[in-house]
Amino acid sequence: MTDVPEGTAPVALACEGLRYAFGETKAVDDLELTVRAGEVFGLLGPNGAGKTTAIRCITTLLPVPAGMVRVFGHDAAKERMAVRRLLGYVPQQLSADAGLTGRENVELFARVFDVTRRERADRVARVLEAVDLTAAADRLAKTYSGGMIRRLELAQALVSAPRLLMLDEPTIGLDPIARTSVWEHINAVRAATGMTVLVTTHYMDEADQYCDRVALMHRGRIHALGTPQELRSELAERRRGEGEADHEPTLEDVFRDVAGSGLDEQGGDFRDVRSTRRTASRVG
Ligand SMILES: Nc1ncnc2c1ncn2[C@@H]1O[C@H](COP(=O)(O)OP(=O)(O)OP(=O)(O)O)[C@@H](O)[C@H]1O
Repeated sequence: MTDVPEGTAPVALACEGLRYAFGETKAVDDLELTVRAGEVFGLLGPNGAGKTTAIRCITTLLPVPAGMVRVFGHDAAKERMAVRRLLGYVPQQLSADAGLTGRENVELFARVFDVTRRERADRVARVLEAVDLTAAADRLAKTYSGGMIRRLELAQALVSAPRLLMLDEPTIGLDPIARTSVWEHINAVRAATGMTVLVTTHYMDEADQYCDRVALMHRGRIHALGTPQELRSELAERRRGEGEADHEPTLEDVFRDVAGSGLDEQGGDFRDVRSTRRTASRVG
């Protein structure tokens, strides 16, 4: 968790009135979001809420058809290369090549991101060290466990020294020990570099434990925003007002309160399920 005082840190990411539609489907619908420099920010929401689409707009992989996205003041629609240089992105889908060693995978990203030849070997070695893969660096990635692959992908994203790291479900399909390990490495790098982290996850316990603030997204919009503690306290207070103070609400209760009882039926389609299963099976 960061100690950045509220309101004093510069803005790392601002989305104003961001919209993105796939035909009739409004995937992102008037999204308003501000992430402060140095914080770990969790974007939560049910399947199909629009999280990945928003991330793709922010990373410039999708255009910004309406509204505004700024990364450290740079406009994602007009200054795409400047924005890309500030970002590290670990997508849901596999981004490591099974037929290359861990080191070769990271070197490839270093070349793509124009890390100079002089700096490259040192930078690659440092990020491999930061994710605890030095001993395994010269083994083929196909011999790695699911948790090691995720850490390798983290190293790939870190090699360009991003100021904003975007992680789309970084711990999906991992066992609890591997999940904790991925988070510990994210936090250690964050503490050492001061980078900002935007993460999506379906694991409410992780969001509660590791995110400074979270936004609950539903049907393309933000419906609740605050520290996990604030969101839990607000729901507890409301429940007490309604005479339902049976237990202290968890972040999952807040999530259900926002997304409603139809959580499992609404949002998400074949594409969502396929992508989740594919990701889970390759890391499981
Ligand atoms: N390429 C696409 N073509 C058509 N519809 C899409 C496409 N990508 C996303 N959608 C739709 O846009 C909506 C938002 O999807 P998105 O993947 O952004 O949600 P998400 O919150 O990331 O979900 P998940 O948690 O399952 O990853 C969904 O209704 C989805 O079906």
